[in-house]
Amino acid sequence: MRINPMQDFNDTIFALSSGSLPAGLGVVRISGSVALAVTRVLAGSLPEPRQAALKTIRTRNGLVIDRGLVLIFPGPASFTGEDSAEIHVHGGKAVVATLLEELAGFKGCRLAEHGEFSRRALENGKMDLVEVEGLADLIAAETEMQRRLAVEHTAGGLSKLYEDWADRLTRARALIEAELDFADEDDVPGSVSDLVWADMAELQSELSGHLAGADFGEIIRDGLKVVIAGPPNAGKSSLMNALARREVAIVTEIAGTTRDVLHIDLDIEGYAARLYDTAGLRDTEEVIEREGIKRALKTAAEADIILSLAEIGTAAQTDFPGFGGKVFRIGTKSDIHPADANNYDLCISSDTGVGLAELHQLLVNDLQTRSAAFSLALPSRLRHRMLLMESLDALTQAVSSVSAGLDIRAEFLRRAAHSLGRITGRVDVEDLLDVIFSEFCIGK
Ligand SMILES: Nc1nc2c(ncn2[C@@H]2O[C@H](COP(=O)(O)OP(=O)(O)OP(=O)(O)O)[C@@H](O)[C@H]2O)c(=O)[nH]1
Ligand SMILES: [K+]
Ligand SMILES: [Mg+2]
Repeated sequence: MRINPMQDFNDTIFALSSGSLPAGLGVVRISGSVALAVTRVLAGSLPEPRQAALKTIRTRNGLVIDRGLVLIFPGPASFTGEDSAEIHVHGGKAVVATLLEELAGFKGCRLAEHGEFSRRALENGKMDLVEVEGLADLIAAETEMQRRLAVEHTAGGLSKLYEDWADRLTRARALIEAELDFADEDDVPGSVSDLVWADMAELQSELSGHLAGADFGEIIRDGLKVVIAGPPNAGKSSLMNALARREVAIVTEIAGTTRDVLHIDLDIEGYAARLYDTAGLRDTEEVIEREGIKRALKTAAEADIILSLAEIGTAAQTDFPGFGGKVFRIGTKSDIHPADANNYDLCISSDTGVGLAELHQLLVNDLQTRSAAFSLALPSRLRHRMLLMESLDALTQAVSSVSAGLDIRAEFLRRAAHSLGRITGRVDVEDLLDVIFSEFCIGK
Protein backbone atom coordinates (compact mmCIF):
# COMPACT_ATOMS: atom_id res chain seq x y z
CA MET A 1 0.00 0.00 0.00
CA ARG A 2 2.37 2.72 -1.16
CA ILE A 3 1.16 6.24 -1.77
CA ASN A 4 3.68 6.76 -4.52
CA PRO A 5 3.30 4.22 -7.33
CA MET A 6 6.72 5.33 -8.65
CA GLN A 7 8.32 3.57 -5.76
CA ASP A 8 9.40 0.19 -7.02
CA PHE A 9 11.74 -1.95 -4.99
CA ASN A 10 13.14 -3.55 -8.13
CA ASP A 11 14.68 -0.23 -9.12
CA THR A 12 18.25 0.55 -8.25
CA ILE A 13 18.25 3.84 -6.38
CA PHE A 14 20.93 6.48 -5.98
CA ALA A 15 21.32 9.82 -4.23
CA LEU A 16 23.81 12.29 -2.87
CA SER A 17 24.04 11.16 0.75
CA SER A 18 26.41 13.87 1.97
CA GLY A 19 25.47 17.48 2.74
CA SER A 20 24.81 20.55 0.66
CA LEU A 21 27.17 21.56 -2.12
CA PRO A 22 29.75 22.83 -2.66
CA ALA A 23 31.69 20.79 -0.12
CA GLY A 24 35.03 19.03 0.12
CA LEU A 25 33.48 15.73 -0.82
CA GLY A 26 30.22 14.50 -2.26
CA VAL A 27 29.25 10.93 -1.38
CA VAL A 28 26.86 9.27 -3.80
CA ARG A 29 25.20 6.10 -2.60
CA ILE A 30 23.76 3.47 -4.93
CA SER A 31 21.63 0.48 -3.90
CA GLY A 32 19.85 -2.26 -5.80
CA SER A 33 20.31 -5.16 -8.15
CA VAL A 34 22.40 -3.31 -10.75
CA ALA A 35 24.38 -1.17 -8.27
CA LEU A 36 27.61 -3.12 -8.73
CA ALA A 37 27.29 -3.41 -12.52
CA VAL A 38 26.72 0.33 -12.85
CA THR A 39 29.64 1.13 -10.55
CA ARG A 40 31.89 -1.13 -12.62
CA VAL A 41 30.99 0.81 -15.76
CA LEU A 42 31.65 4.19 -14.12
CA ALA A 43 34.86 3.20 -12.29
CA GLY A 44 36.32 0.84 -14.90
CA SER A 45 36.64 -1.97 -12.36
CA LEU A 46 35.39 -2.83 -8.87
CA PRO A 47 37.46 -2.73 -5.68
CA GLU A 48 37.42 -5.57 -3.14
CA PRO A 49 34.23 -5.52 -1.02
CA ARG A 50 34.33 -2.90 1.74
CA GLN A 51 37.78 -1.63 0.70
CA ALA A 52 38.18 1.85 -0.68
CA ALA A 53 40.07 2.21 -3.96
CA LEU A 54 40.94 5.35 -5.90
CA LYS A 55 39.36 5.24 -9.36
CA THR A 56 38.81 7.52 -12.29
CA ILE A 57 35.07 7.99 -12.70
CA ARG A 58 33.97 8.33 -16.32
CA THR A 59 30.77 8.75 -18.26
CA ARG A 60 29.84 5.94 -20.61
CA ASN A 61 31.28 8.10 -23.40
CA GLY A 62 34.66 8.00 -21.70
CA LEU A 63 34.56 11.58 -20.43
CA VAL A 64 36.33 11.93 -17.05
CA ILE A 65 33.89 13.16 -14.35
CA ASP A 66 36.40 13.14 -11.47
CA ARG A 67 38.76 10.87 -9.56
CA GLY A 68 37.50 9.52 -6.28
CA LEU A 69 37.15 6.65 -3.86
CA VAL A 70 34.86 3.76 -4.68
CA LEU A 71 33.49 1.28 -2.15
CA ILE A 72 31.20 -1.68 -2.71
CA PHE A 73 29.05 -3.57 -0.22
CA PRO A 74 27.63 -6.76 -1.75
CA GLY A 75 24.27 -7.65 -0.17
CA PRO A 76 23.14 -8.71 2.33
CA ALA A 77 26.10 -7.20 4.24
CA SER A 78 25.13 -3.61 3.46
CA PHE A 79 23.04 -0.85 5.02
CA THR A 80 20.02 -1.65 2.85
CA GLY A 81 20.68 -5.38 2.63
CA GLU A 82 20.99 -5.02 -1.15
CA ASP A 83 24.09 -4.76 -3.34
CA SER A 84 25.33 -1.23 -2.67
CA ALA A 85 28.13 1.10 -3.63
CA GLU A 86 29.51 4.50 -2.63
CA ILE A 87 31.33 6.85 -4.92
CA HIS A 88 33.19 9.67 -3.17
CA VAL A 89 33.86 12.50 -5.57
CA HIS A 90 34.78 16.13 -4.94
CA GLY A 91 31.75 18.03 -3.71
CA GLY A 92 31.43 20.46 -6.59
CA LYS A 93 27.92 21.15 -7.87
CA ALA A 94 28.78 20.28 -11.49
CA VAL A 95 30.78 17.18 -10.52
CA VAL A 96 27.89 15.75 -8.52
CA ALA A 97 25.27 16.84 -11.06
CA THR A 98 27.14 15.09 -13.88
CA LEU A 99 27.55 11.91 -11.85
CA LEU A 100 23.86 11.83 -10.87
CA GLU A 101 22.81 12.51 -14.45
CA GLU A 102 25.04 9.70 -15.66
CA LEU A 103 23.54 7.31 -13.08
CA ALA A 104 20.01 8.26 -14.13
CA GLY A 105 20.90 7.19 -17.66
CA PHE A 106 21.32 3.53 -16.68
CA LYS A 107 18.31 1.30 -17.21
CA GLY A 108 16.57 0.45 -13.92
CA CYS A 109 18.27 3.30 -12.02
CA ARG A 110 16.51 6.29 -10.55
CA LEU A 111 16.98 8.97 -7.89
CA ALA A 112 15.96 7.75 -4.43
CA GLU A 113 12.95 9.18 -2.64
CA HIS A 114 12.95 10.56 0.90
CA GLY A 115 14.25 7.93 3.29
CA GLU A 116 14.21 5.21 0.66
CA PHE A 117 17.57 3.69 1.65
CA SER A 118 16.34 3.36 5.25
CA ARG A 119 13.03 2.03 4.06
CA ARG A 120 14.77 -0.73 2.14
CA ALA A 121 16.87 -1.47 5.23
CA LEU A 122 13.60 -1.85 7.14
CA GLU A 123 11.94 -4.02 4.48
CA ASN A 124 15.03 -6.24 4.33
CA GLY A 125 15.06 -6.69 8.10
CA LYS A 126 18.30 -4.75 8.67
CA MET A 127 16.60 -2.34 11.10
CA ASP A 128 13.23 -2.12 12.81
CA LEU A 129 11.01 0.95 12.98
CA VAL A 130 12.32 2.23 16.31
CA GLU A 131 15.87 2.01 14.98
CA VAL A 132 14.92 3.74 11.74
CA GLU A 133 13.25 6.56 13.68
CA GLY A 134 16.30 6.72 15.95
CA LEU A 135 18.44 7.17 12.85
CA ALA A 136 16.26 10.07 11.68
CA ASP A 137 16.63 11.62 15.14
CA LEU A 138 20.38 11.04 15.13
CA ILE A 139 20.74 12.93 11.87
CA ALA A 140 18.52 15.75 13.18
CA ALA A 141 20.22 15.86 16.62
CA GLU A 142 21.62 19.26 17.54
CA THR A 143 22.40 18.76 21.20
CA GLU A 144 24.37 16.13 23.06
CA MET A 145 21.33 14.67 24.84
CA GLN A 146 19.36 14.47 21.59
CA ARG A 147 22.29 12.57 20.15
CA ARG A 148 22.53 10.20 23.12
CA LEU A 149 18.81 9.46 23.09
CA ALA A 150 18.92 8.81 19.34
CA VAL A 151 21.93 6.50 19.67
CA GLU A 152 20.06 4.57 22.35
CA HIS A 153 17.19 4.08 19.90
CA THR A 154 19.36 3.14 16.90
CA ALA A 155 21.30 0.65 19.02
CA GLY A 156 18.22 -1.53 19.45
CA GLY A 157 17.95 -1.36 23.26
CA LEU A 158 14.42 -0.01 23.19
CA SER A 159 13.39 -2.44 20.44
CA LYS A 160 14.61 -5.34 22.54
CA LEU A 161 12.61 -4.12 25.53
CA TYR A 162 9.41 -3.96 23.46
CA GLU A 163 10.01 -7.34 21.84
CA ASP A 164 10.72 -8.98 25.20
CA TRP A 165 7.47 -7.55 26.54
CA ALA A 166 5.54 -8.69 23.47
CA ASP A 167 7.04 -12.19 23.87
CA ARG A 168 6.04 -12.24 27.53
CA LEU A 169 2.46 -11.34 26.58
CA THR A 170 2.39 -14.01 23.89
CA ARG A 171 3.72 -16.68 26.27
CA ALA A 172 1.13 -15.72 28.87
CA ARG A 173 -1.62 -16.02 26.28
CA ALA A 174 -0.33 -19.42 25.18
CA LEU A 175 -0.42 -20.69 28.77
CA ILE A 176 -3.95 -19.41 29.26
CA GLU A 177 -5.12 -20.92 26.01
CA ALA A 178 -3.57 -24.23 26.98
CA GLU A 179 -5.52 -24.02 30.21
CA LEU A 180 -8.70 -23.34 28.23
CA ASP A 181 -8.07 -26.42 26.09
CA PHE A 182 -7.83 -28.63 29.15
CA ALA A 183 -10.62 -26.88 31.02
CA ASP A 184 -13.01 -29.82 30.70
CA GLU A 185 -10.51 -32.11 32.37
CA ASP A 186 -10.68 -32.10 36.12
CA ASP A 187 -7.05 -31.81 37.10
CA VAL A 188 -6.31 -28.30 35.76
CA PRO A 189 -3.60 -26.74 37.87
CA GLY A 190 -5.03 -23.35 38.81
CA SER A 191 -1.57 -22.26 39.89
CA VAL A 192 -0.41 -21.83 36.28
CA SER A 193 -3.03 -19.18 35.79
CA ASP A 194 -2.11 -17.50 39.07
CA LEU A 195 1.54 -17.28 38.00
CA VAL A 196 0.57 -15.83 34.63
CA TRP A 197 -1.59 -13.11 36.14
CA ALA A 198 1.05 -12.23 38.73
CA ASP A 199 3.56 -11.79 35.91
CA MET A 200 1.09 -9.73 33.88
CA ALA A 201 0.48 -7.41 36.85
CA GLU A 202 4.25 -7.01 37.10
CA LEU A 203 4.46 -6.23 33.37
CA GLN A 204 1.67 -3.70 33.81
CA SER A 205 3.76 -1.76 36.31
CA GLU A 206 6.90 -2.00 34.13
CA LEU A 207 4.95 -0.64 31.19
CA SER A 208 3.45 2.24 33.14
CA GLY A 209 6.87 3.05 34.63
CA HIS A 210 8.25 3.20 31.10
CA LEU A 211 5.38 5.41 29.94
CA ALA A 212 6.11 7.78 32.81
CA GLY A 213 9.40 8.53 31.06
CA ALA A 214 7.69 9.60 27.85
CA ASP A 215 7.39 13.23 28.96
CA PHE A 216 11.10 13.42 29.60
CA GLY A 217 11.90 11.59 26.37
CA GLU A 218 9.86 14.15 24.48
CA ILE A 219 11.62 16.97 26.37
CA ILE A 220 14.99 15.61 25.27
CA ARG A 221 13.91 15.12 21.68
CA ASP A 222 11.81 18.26 21.20
CA GLY A 223 13.43 20.52 23.78
CA LEU A 224 12.35 21.86 27.20
CA LYS A 225 9.65 24.51 26.69
CA VAL A 226 10.48 27.49 28.90
CA VAL A 227 7.97 30.35 28.74
CA ILE A 228 8.70 33.85 30.01
CA ALA A 229 5.43 35.34 31.27
CA GLY A 230 4.37 38.27 33.40
CA PRO A 231 2.87 41.77 33.31
CA PRO A 232 3.84 44.41 30.72
CA ASN A 233 7.24 46.02 31.23
CA ALA A 234 8.38 43.31 33.64
CA GLY A 235 11.44 42.96 31.42
CA LYS A 236 10.47 39.76 29.58
CA SER A 237 11.84 40.70 26.18
CA SER A 238 14.98 42.14 27.79
CA LEU A 239 15.62 38.76 29.44
CA MET A 240 15.04 36.94 26.16
CA ASN A 241 17.56 39.20 24.43
CA ALA A 242 20.09 38.84 27.24
CA LEU A 243 19.91 35.03 27.06
CA ALA A 244 20.03 35.05 23.26
CA ARG A 245 22.88 37.60 23.32
CA ARG A 246 21.24 39.43 20.45
CA GLU A 247 18.28 41.74 19.88
CA VAL A 248 15.63 39.15 19.06
CA ALA A 249 12.70 41.02 20.56
CA ILE A 250 11.75 44.70 20.51
CA VAL A 251 12.28 46.35 23.91
CA THR A 252 10.71 49.73 24.73
CA GLU A 253 9.48 51.44 27.87
CA ILE A 254 5.95 51.25 26.44
CA ALA A 255 3.80 48.68 28.23
CA GLY A 256 2.37 46.21 25.72
CA THR A 257 5.31 46.21 23.28
CA THR A 258 5.40 42.47 22.60
CA ARG A 259 2.35 40.94 20.90
CA ASP A 260 3.51 37.87 19.00
CA VAL A 261 5.06 34.86 20.67
CA LEU A 262 8.80 34.80 19.87
CA HIS A 263 11.21 32.00 20.58
CA ILE A 264 14.90 31.14 20.55
CA ASP A 265 16.63 27.77 20.89
CA LEU A 266 19.15 27.25 23.66
CA ASP A 267 21.54 24.43 24.45
CA ILE A 268 21.50 23.90 28.21
CA GLU A 269 24.34 21.55 29.13
CA GLY A 270 23.51 19.31 26.19
CA TYR A 271 19.74 19.58 26.52
CA ALA A 272 17.73 21.42 23.88
CA ALA A 273 15.48 24.14 25.26
CA ARG A 274 13.13 26.53 23.54
CA LEU A 275 12.62 29.86 25.29
CA TYR A 276 9.44 31.82 24.53
CA ASP A 277 8.86 35.55 25.01
CA THR A 278 5.20 36.50 25.32
CA ALA A 279 2.92 39.53 25.52
CA GLY A 280 2.56 41.17 28.95
CA LEU A 281 -0.52 39.94 30.82
CA ARG A 282 -3.07 42.59 31.79
CA ASP A 283 -6.70 43.60 31.22
CA THR A 284 -6.96 45.62 28.07
CA GLU A 285 -9.51 46.58 25.45
CA GLU A 286 -6.89 46.95 22.72
CA VAL A 287 -7.70 44.33 20.06
CA ILE A 288 -4.15 43.44 18.99
CA GLU A 289 -2.86 43.31 22.53
CA ARG A 290 -5.79 41.10 23.59
CA GLU A 291 -4.90 38.64 20.83
CA GLY A 292 -1.28 38.73 22.02
CA ILE A 293 -2.36 37.94 25.58
CA LYS A 294 -4.53 35.08 24.37
CA ARG A 295 -1.50 33.61 22.60
CA ALA A 296 0.69 34.20 25.64
CA LEU A 297 -1.68 32.23 27.86
CA LYS A 298 -1.94 29.41 25.34
CA THR A 299 1.88 29.20 25.12
CA ALA A 300 2.13 29.27 28.92
CA ALA A 301 -0.38 26.42 29.25
CA GLU A 302 1.82 24.22 27.01
CA ALA A 303 5.05 25.04 28.85
CA ASP A 304 7.28 22.66 30.77
CA ILE A 305 8.51 25.56 32.92
CA ILE A 306 7.22 29.11 33.36
CA LEU A 307 9.56 31.93 34.32
CA SER A 308 7.08 34.28 35.95
CA LEU A 309 8.68 37.71 35.77
CA ALA A 310 7.72 40.72 37.90
CA GLU A 311 9.57 43.93 38.60
CA ILE A 312 10.94 43.67 42.15
CA GLY A 313 8.36 45.16 44.51
CA THR A 314 5.39 43.70 42.60
CA ALA A 315 3.93 40.22 43.02
CA ALA A 316 4.93 37.46 40.60
CA GLN A 317 1.99 35.44 39.27
CA THR A 318 2.14 31.81 40.41
CA ASP A 319 -0.97 30.34 38.76
CA PHE A 320 -1.47 30.14 35.03
CA PRO A 321 -4.67 28.72 33.54
CA GLY A 322 -4.24 25.15 32.31
CA PHE A 323 -0.64 24.89 33.53
CA GLY A 324 0.35 22.31 36.14
CA GLY A 325 4.14 22.47 35.91
CA LYS A 326 6.86 24.35 37.71
CA VAL A 327 6.65 28.17 38.03
CA PHE A 328 9.80 30.09 38.98
CA ARG A 329 9.18 33.59 40.37
CA ILE A 330 11.80 35.90 38.91
CA GLY A 331 12.20 39.44 40.32
CA THR A 332 13.58 41.81 37.67
CA LYS A 333 15.61 45.02 37.45
CA SER A 334 17.73 44.24 40.51
CA ASP A 335 20.05 47.05 39.40
CA ILE A 336 17.45 49.61 40.48
CA HIS A 337 15.74 47.68 43.32
CA PRO A 338 17.14 45.80 46.31
CA ALA A 339 17.10 42.02 45.75
CA ASP A 340 14.31 40.22 47.64
CA ALA A 341 14.77 36.55 48.44
CA ASN A 342 11.39 36.23 50.20
CA ASN A 343 9.06 36.96 47.32
CA TYR A 344 11.14 35.59 44.42
CA ASP A 345 13.02 32.40 43.67
CA LEU A 346 15.65 34.54 41.99
CA CYS A 347 16.33 38.22 41.32
CA ILE A 348 17.98 39.28 38.08
CA SER A 349 19.00 42.28 36.05
CA SER A 350 19.05 41.83 32.29
CA ASP A 351 20.86 45.18 32.05
CA THR A 352 23.86 44.20 34.19
CA GLY A 353 23.64 40.42 33.75
CA VAL A 354 23.36 39.81 37.49
CA GLY A 355 21.49 36.57 38.21
CA LEU A 356 21.57 35.24 34.63
CA ALA A 357 24.12 32.51 35.46
CA GLU A 358 21.91 31.48 38.39
CA LEU A 359 18.87 31.40 36.10
CA HIS A 360 20.77 29.12 33.74
CA GLN A 361 21.67 26.92 36.70
CA LEU A 362 18.01 26.80 37.75
CA LEU A 363 17.18 25.26 34.37
CA VAL A 364 20.13 22.88 34.56
CA ASN A 365 19.00 21.70 37.99
CA ASP A 366 15.45 21.23 36.77
CA LEU A 367 16.62 19.09 33.85
CA GLN A 368 18.89 17.05 36.09
CA THR A 369 16.02 16.43 38.52
CA ARG A 370 13.83 15.28 35.65
CA SER A 371 16.56 13.03 34.28
CA ALA A 372 17.47 11.44 37.60
CA ALA A 373 14.56 9.00 37.49
CA PHE A 374 15.27 7.62 34.03
CA SER A 375 17.78 5.79 31.90
CA LEU A 376 17.92 6.88 28.27
CA ALA A 377 15.78 3.96 27.08
CA LEU A 378 12.86 6.38 26.85
CA PRO A 379 10.00 6.66 24.40
CA SER A 380 10.42 10.01 22.67
CA ARG A 381 7.76 10.11 20.00
CA LEU A 382 4.02 10.59 20.20
CA ARG A 383 3.66 7.46 18.03
CA HIS A 384 5.43 5.36 20.66
CA ARG A 385 3.50 6.96 23.48
CA MET A 386 0.11 6.29 21.86
CA LEU A 387 0.92 2.64 21.15
CA LEU A 388 2.34 2.12 24.65
CA MET A 389 -0.86 3.58 26.09
CA GLU A 390 -2.94 1.29 23.89
CA SER A 391 -0.90 -1.68 25.05
CA LEU A 392 -1.15 -0.70 28.71
CA ASP A 393 -4.93 -0.21 28.38
CA ALA A 394 -5.41 -3.67 26.93
CA LEU A 395 -3.13 -5.24 29.53
CA THR A 396 -4.97 -3.46 32.34
CA GLN A 397 -8.26 -4.80 31.00
CA ALA A 398 -6.81 -8.31 30.86
CA VAL A 399 -5.47 -8.14 34.40
CA SER A 400 -8.48 -6.48 36.00
CA SER A 401 -11.35 -8.28 34.24
CA VAL A 402 -11.21 -11.00 36.86
CA SER A 403 -14.81 -12.06 36.37
CA ALA A 404 -14.59 -12.21 32.57
CA GLY A 405 -13.97 -15.47 30.74
CA LEU A 406 -10.38 -16.55 30.13
CA ASP A 407 -10.96 -16.32 26.39
CA ILE A 408 -11.82 -12.62 26.72
CA ARG A 409 -8.86 -11.93 28.96
CA ALA A 410 -6.56 -13.76 26.51
CA GLU A 411 -7.89 -11.56 23.70
CA PHE A 412 -6.88 -8.45 25.68
CA LEU A 413 -3.38 -9.89 26.03
CA ARG A 414 -3.26 -10.42 22.27
CA ARG A 415 -4.18 -6.77 21.72
CA ALA A 416 -1.54 -5.60 24.20
CA ALA A 417 1.14 -7.57 22.32
CA HIS A 418 -0.13 -6.32 18.98
CA SER A 419 0.25 -2.66 20.01
CA LEU A 420 3.82 -3.30 21.14
CA GLY A 421 4.55 -5.06 17.85
CA ARG A 422 3.40 -1.98 15.98
CA ILE A 423 6.03 0.14 17.72
CA THR A 424 8.94 -1.86 16.34
CA GLY A 425 7.09 -2.67 13.12
CA ARG A 426 7.06 -6.38 13.78
CA VAL A 427 3.35 -6.50 12.91
CA ASP A 428 1.00 -4.71 10.61
CA VAL A 429 2.58 -1.32 10.00
CA GLU A 430 2.33 -0.86 6.23
CA ASP A 431 -0.14 1.99 6.86
CA LEU A 432 2.40 3.85 8.99
CA LEU A 433 5.40 3.66 6.71
CA ASP A 434 4.61 6.45 4.30
CA VAL A 435 4.03 8.86 7.17
CA ILE A 436 7.24 7.88 8.93
CA PHE A 437 9.50 8.02 5.89
CA SER A 438 8.15 11.30 4.58
CA GLU A 439 10.15 13.14 7.25
CA PHE A 440 13.44 11.68 6.03
CA CYS A 441 15.76 13.53 3.70
CA ILE A 442 16.80 12.11 0.36
CA GLY A 443 19.93 9.99 0.46
CA LYS A 444 19.16 8.52 3.86
N1 LIG B 1 16.96 49.14 34.92
C1 LIG B 1 16.54 48.11 34.23
N2 LIG B 1 15.61 48.26 33.28
C2 LIG B 1 15.19 47.17 32.59
C3 LIG B 1 15.73 45.88 32.84
N3 LIG B 1 15.13 45.01 32.01
C4 LIG B 1 14.25 45.72 31.29
N4 LIG B 1 14.27 47.03 31.62
C5 LIG B 1 13.49 48.11 31.04
O1 LIG B 1 12.12 47.86 31.26
C6 LIG B 1 11.35 48.30 30.15
C7 LIG B 1 10.48 47.17 29.63
O2 LIG B 1 11.33 46.13 29.15
P1 LIG B 1 10.81 45.01 28.18
O3 LIG B 1 11.89 44.02 28.07
O4 LIG B 1 10.29 45.62 26.94
O5 LIG B 1 9.60 44.46 29.03
P2 LIG B 1 8.50 43.39 28.61
O6 LIG B 1 8.14 42.62 29.82
O7 LIG B 1 8.96 42.62 27.44
O8 LIG B 1 7.30 44.34 28.20
P3 LIG B 1 6.05 44.01 27.24
O9 LIG B 1 6.54 43.37 25.99
O10 LIG B 1 5.49 45.37 26.98
O11 LIG B 1 5.12 43.15 28.01
C8 LIG B 1 12.37 48.80 29.12
O12 LIG B 1 12.43 50.21 29.22
C9 LIG B 1 13.66 48.16 29.55
O13 LIG B 1 14.77 48.92 29.19
C10 LIG B 1 16.74 45.76 33.85
O14 LIG B 1 17.29 44.70 34.12
N5 LIG B 1 17.11 46.90 34.50
K1 LIG C 1 7.74 47.00 27.10
MG1 LIG D 1 8.15 42.33 25.60
